[in-house]
Amino acid sequence: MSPAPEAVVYASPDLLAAACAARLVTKIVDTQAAKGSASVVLTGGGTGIAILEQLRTSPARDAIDWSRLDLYWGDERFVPADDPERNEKQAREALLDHVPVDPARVHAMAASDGEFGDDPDAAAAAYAEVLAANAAPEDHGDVPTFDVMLLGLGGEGHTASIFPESPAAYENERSVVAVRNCPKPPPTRVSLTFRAIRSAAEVWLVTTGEAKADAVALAMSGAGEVQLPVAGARGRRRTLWLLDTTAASKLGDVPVSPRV
Ligand SMILES: O=C(O)[C@H](O)[C@@H](O)[C@H](O)[C@H](O)COP(=O)(O)O
Repeated sequence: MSPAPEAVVYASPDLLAAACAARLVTKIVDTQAAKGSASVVLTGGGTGIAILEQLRTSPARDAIDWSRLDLYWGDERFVPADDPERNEKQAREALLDHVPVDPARVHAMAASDGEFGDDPDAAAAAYAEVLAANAAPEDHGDVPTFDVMLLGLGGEGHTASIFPESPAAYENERSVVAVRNCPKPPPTRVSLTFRAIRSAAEVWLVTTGEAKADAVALAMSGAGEVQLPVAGARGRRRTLWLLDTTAASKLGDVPVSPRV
């Protein structure tokens, strides 16, 4: 059983993004020092991209050996590669095109105009094969033990592209699935499943805004993962909620950083 979730609350969305970028630098540098490389799963959404933008402008970014970093996505909108809605495109504009990553270690999910055409099931199956190909014997399975997985959440409790009561919320076998008719546009996506999410050593749930406060409070109070998928996003060693004061406003007495 993974340890109980922790929460750190920041005084504003901008401070959360900057502090999370700093936290990510330290985590990656320490992991690379310990085992030679690191792996991070990126998330779409405004908070996830804001963190990447802060990382781009941080002088500390040069402490990372970008050539020894594997990057994955927790989900992707199944649209053409140059569609502004693509999580990969947004991540490249925010950070990846500005740092010397190894292209072979940037593992993007297929676009709808890519090698699998408009078949999201084929795209999902192919990404599952990418995960399996990058899993090491010590991972004990077909998904790497990601060092850090960033995940956002929606006001109704979705995370990645696992939405409440959706087929993906009931998926126990596959590591990656196609998702259709999403309440959050675009409607067709590719997403890691709970099994893949829970292979991460650390899951960092990053969110801001009053609209997320109920989902945060419900998830922290033991809601079920089918009704509230973000409740199922747990790391093997750590589950860390990184929130601004509004998203944490229904959590009761949680210290705010800095103490305001
Ligand atoms: O591709 C996506 O849409 C995301 O992966 C999704 O899970 C997102 O992280 C949340 O919807 C939060 O998005 P915001 O941070 O913009 O509220």
